[in-house]
Formats: sequence, C-alpha cells, structure tokens
Amino acid sequence: MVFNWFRRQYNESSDNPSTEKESETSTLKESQAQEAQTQSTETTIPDSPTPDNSTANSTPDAAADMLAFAKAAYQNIQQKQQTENIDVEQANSVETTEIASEDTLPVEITEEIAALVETVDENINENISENISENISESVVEVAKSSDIESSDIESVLDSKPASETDSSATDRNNISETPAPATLSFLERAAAEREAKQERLVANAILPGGVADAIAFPELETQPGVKSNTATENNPETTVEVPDLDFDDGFVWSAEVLAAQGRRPEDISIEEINWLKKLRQGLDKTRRNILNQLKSIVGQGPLNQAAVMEIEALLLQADVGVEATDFIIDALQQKLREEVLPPDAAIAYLKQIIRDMLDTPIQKSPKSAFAPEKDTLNIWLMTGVNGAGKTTTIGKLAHLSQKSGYKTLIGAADTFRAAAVEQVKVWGSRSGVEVVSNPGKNTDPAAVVFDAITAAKARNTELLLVDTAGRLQNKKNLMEELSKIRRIIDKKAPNAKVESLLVLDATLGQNGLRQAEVFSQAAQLSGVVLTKLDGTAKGGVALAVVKQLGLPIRFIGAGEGIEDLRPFSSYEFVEALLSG
Ligand SMILES: Nc1nc2c(ncn2[C@@H]2O[C@H](COP(=O)(O)OP(=O)(O)OP(=O)(O)O)[C@@H](O)[C@H]2O)c(=O)[nH]1
Repeated sequence: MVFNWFRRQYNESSDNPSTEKESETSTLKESQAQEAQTQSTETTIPDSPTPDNSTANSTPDAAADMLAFAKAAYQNIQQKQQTENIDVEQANSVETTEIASEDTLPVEITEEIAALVETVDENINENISENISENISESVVEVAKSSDIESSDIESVLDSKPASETDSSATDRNNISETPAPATLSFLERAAAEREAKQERLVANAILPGGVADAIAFPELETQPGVKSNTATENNPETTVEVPDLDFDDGFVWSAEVLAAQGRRPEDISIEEINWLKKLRQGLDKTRRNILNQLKSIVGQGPLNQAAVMEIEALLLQADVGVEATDFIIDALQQKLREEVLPPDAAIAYLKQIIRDMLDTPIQKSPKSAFAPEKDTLNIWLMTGVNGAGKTTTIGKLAHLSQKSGYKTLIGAADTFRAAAVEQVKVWGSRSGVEVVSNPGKNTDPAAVVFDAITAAKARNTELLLVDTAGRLQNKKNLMEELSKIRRIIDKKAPNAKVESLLVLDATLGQNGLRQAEVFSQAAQLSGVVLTKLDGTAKGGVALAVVKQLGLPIRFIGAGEGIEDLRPFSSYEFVEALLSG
C-alpha cells in the first residue's frame, strides 16, 4: 500500500474526491470536536494546571495519555527502522547467494562454456565478423538449454563477450582506456569484471557528447539522460532519505500530539511527518513566542478594552497578518469575550479556532479539499511567481512527493529565461527519478516547451505534469501576457486535464508578496498558493493575509531547501505551530 503524501493517507479504495472530501471533513470534525472538548474541559476546570502544550490537554490523565501515545509512536518508528534495516541486510545476503550459485554449475558445463567464451575472445581479437560470434553465442545458449542452466547465468557469461567487442569503436571515439581483466581469474570472475567495465564504459558514453544517450534522445525534446520515467524512488540512491537522529524530545511529543489530534494512530506515524512538523514549528518559533507571551497577558480578563485591542492589533500586524485579517480576528474574538469570560488558555484556544476557520474557508469553497492529483488522469500544475520565490525548488519537492505517492510524474522546464533554470530543475528531477522535458535551444518559447511537455505527458500516460515557469514581476506586461499564453496552450492542448495554477509566494516578503498575487491571478487563473521559506525570517501571519485578502486557498507550505521540506497545507498543523506554547 502506497502512502499518498498529498492526501496524507494510504491509497486505499478511494481516489474518489467525494469520498475523500467526506473523510477529510470527518477528520476535521474530529479534531474540532476534540478542540471543543478541550475548551470545555478548560472552562470547567479553571484551576487545573496551565497546559504548556499545543493541544491543551489540561488534565494530568490526558497529558499522560498523550505521552503514552507519543511513546508508542516512537517505538513504532524505531521498529519500522529496524525492520527496514533487516530487509536491506536480507536483500544483500540474497544477492550474495545468487552470485554464489554461479559456482554451483556442473563442472563439465562450466568448462564447455569457458571453452566457447575463449573462442569468442580469440575471434574478437582476430576481428572476425560479428556473424561468427553470434553463432558462438547461439552455441552457448544451446549448451545451456540442454543442461537446464538458468538463462540469467548464461546471459552474464555472454555479456562478457561483447564488452571488448562491441564497445571498441565507441571506446576509441571517446578515448576511454580499457583495463583488461587479469588472466589469472576464472572465466566467471573475468566475465563479471568485464561486465562491470562495460557498464562503466556505457555510463561514460551516456554522459559524453555523441554517446549512447544522445543517440536515443526524444526526437523533439531533450530529456534527462539516464533518468527513467517513474523509476521507483527507492532505487535511486540520490533520493535515499537520510534517517536523522530520532530524539524523543519535546518536539517529538508535540508533533505526535498534533498528529493524534487529527485522528492518526501511533502505528501510522512516520518519521518524515514528525520531522516535518518539528521543522514547521521551529520555523514559526520566533513569531509564536512573540505572539503567545503577549497574548496570554492580554486576553483572559474579560472583554477586551481599547488598549488590549490595540495591543493585539499591533501583534498581528507585526506578524504580517495584514489589516483585513487582523480586523476580522479581533472582531470575532471580541464578540466571544463579550459573551463569556474565558481564562487565557481558553481564549487562545478560541483564537486558534477563528484562525483555522479563516484558513479553511477558501478550501471549503473550492471543489476539492485535498489538493491531490487525480489517478489515471492527466493533471497539470502550473507554477508561477516572481523571481526567486522558490518555484523550481517547489517543483522538485512536489515531484518527489508525487513519485513517492505513486503518480506517474513528468516535469516541463518552461523557465527558458534564466540560463541555469533548466539544469536546476533537471537536478531536482534526477533526485526523485522524474523525467524532465526541456528544449535545449536558447531563448525558446516557453509555450512551445509546454506544448511539447503535454505531448510527452499524453504519450506516457503521465498523471502529474509539473510546469516550471520563469520568474516575472507582475508589472512586466509582456511577461504576464506570456503567462496567459502558456495557460491558453494548456487549456487548448489538454482540454480534459485537471489544471491547477499555483502561485509560489515567498513568505519572508510578507505583505509585499500579496501585491503580486492579484495580477498573477488574472494571468494564470490561480487556484491556490504555495507559501515558501517559512523556515526563514518569515513571520507566518502572511498565510492569513493570503486567504483573507486574496480569497485563495493555501495548498502547500515549504519550510526548507531539502527535498522533504514541503507538505500539503493543514490549517490545524499551521495554527498549532503558530500558537501552541
Ligand atoms: N530557506 C528556504 N529556502 C528556499 C525554500 N524554497 C526555496 N528556497 C530557496 O530560494 C532560492 C530560490 O529558489 P528557486 O526555486 O530557484 O526560485 P525560483 O522561483 O524558481 O527562481 P526564478 O527561476 O529566478 O524565478 C533558492 O536558493 C532556494 O533554495 C524554502 O522553503 N526555504
């Protein structure tokens, strides 16, 4: 079963959006119910010890339960890691056994094949025609068949033959020196050594001009050499996610609690999710401290007076929340505090609820709540934004998530403006084994690359095509027109595709970033926002400004430059990271 990192659940029965929306809603309801329960507990036990943790478990029992949950999750992760290590060890030992089995070939057969292989070598040395060596190969196969030898064993022997034969011209051309296998080795060892040498030469040829990869390039397009479409991520050594130290610390417990509150079981929790939440919380650390400490001293004393309102207003504006969202939050909080007296923690819990609702409003209005590609359909995600917002990096991270979640993925490198952009996106593609469609020419029309990428995507039954575009300032009219043209090409060339247009926004720009969005929205028919760089100096409040001022849902958030540092946006997790002490 594959974990779908977009839906954040295992790919089971449903890729059906309606079922998905239902299950999401119920998860949301669960968490809201839990929050409500927490609030009422807090309200009814005013003297209980102040919880210093996110989900506000105010009773010692609840805190103990949470700790037990976190411990169980921790142990499960450890166990999974141990099992994975054992699997790797077993796989290695199976390989060794397979190699050893070559030695178990009957002696007379071994000798017969050895004689034939020697004949091949001699014939090659004398440069005799290819036909003859083919005849000899056939003889080897005949011997094999009559002796019940595994064809793979025979192939490995035969593969040693053309190593010196077929590659000699390529070797000359590319000036790669050959090291012959030592004569003292047995023929099987020699075959293996020669095979390895051959592989090395093939790899070298593939990356040299005029090498193998050039010869088999996609007719109109330049594709990533050596990268196969949809190669299983785990087969690509570059994507091997390093297992970081697994500390059972405050961050772990907090992350486990946040996942538990969303209905997750300890056995479902993965180290990637824990690490992500820790990172998000760390990114918002400074803002959280600033807001929380002051908020706690302001709220909790009945209705807000004018001074308190001004203090909260200043706090929110400093956190980049923006005027509109700030006014909305204060009005909603004030209304509640007029109705009932809440202690500080309950008031903050209510504030969290207001913010979560605000963040979820555009998501609930949009046709799909979980922003996941639809299976067995072409989904096209167009990434737009100003220079340096993080589009290419986001594409790389999304390609990784998509590949891990089992979607057939392709990248279209339509940032033809910045010289290094195509290379940059290719590096990201190779990290997750996702093929990149690009045009090697200079100053090529990005719309033409998009056209080619859609053609390639259709030919390969791609499920998610990620399109990188050049960064552009919203006030450059011609560039914005170019973006409209790209969008028109997509709509025309792939009328049945599920098209999403995402604006990548650098969260560290705060309110400045928002001004870009309106123009982009018109040019590319935006359907959502990716907020990047939340690990930096970003204050986080900009997320609220985005939804309130632009009415656009936030779909993903990035908190780091690594391949794992992007996740679908969850209002619950974001608000906990922003406002949990
Ligand atoms: N700290 C941090 N850095 C990020 C994040 N996302 C992207 N970056 C960095 O931001 C810089 C710009 O990212 P790119 O992906 O090249 O941005 P772009 O929008 O494609 O840039 P242009 O092609 O010039 O428009 C790079 O140094 C990235 O590593 C993030 O979430 N956190």
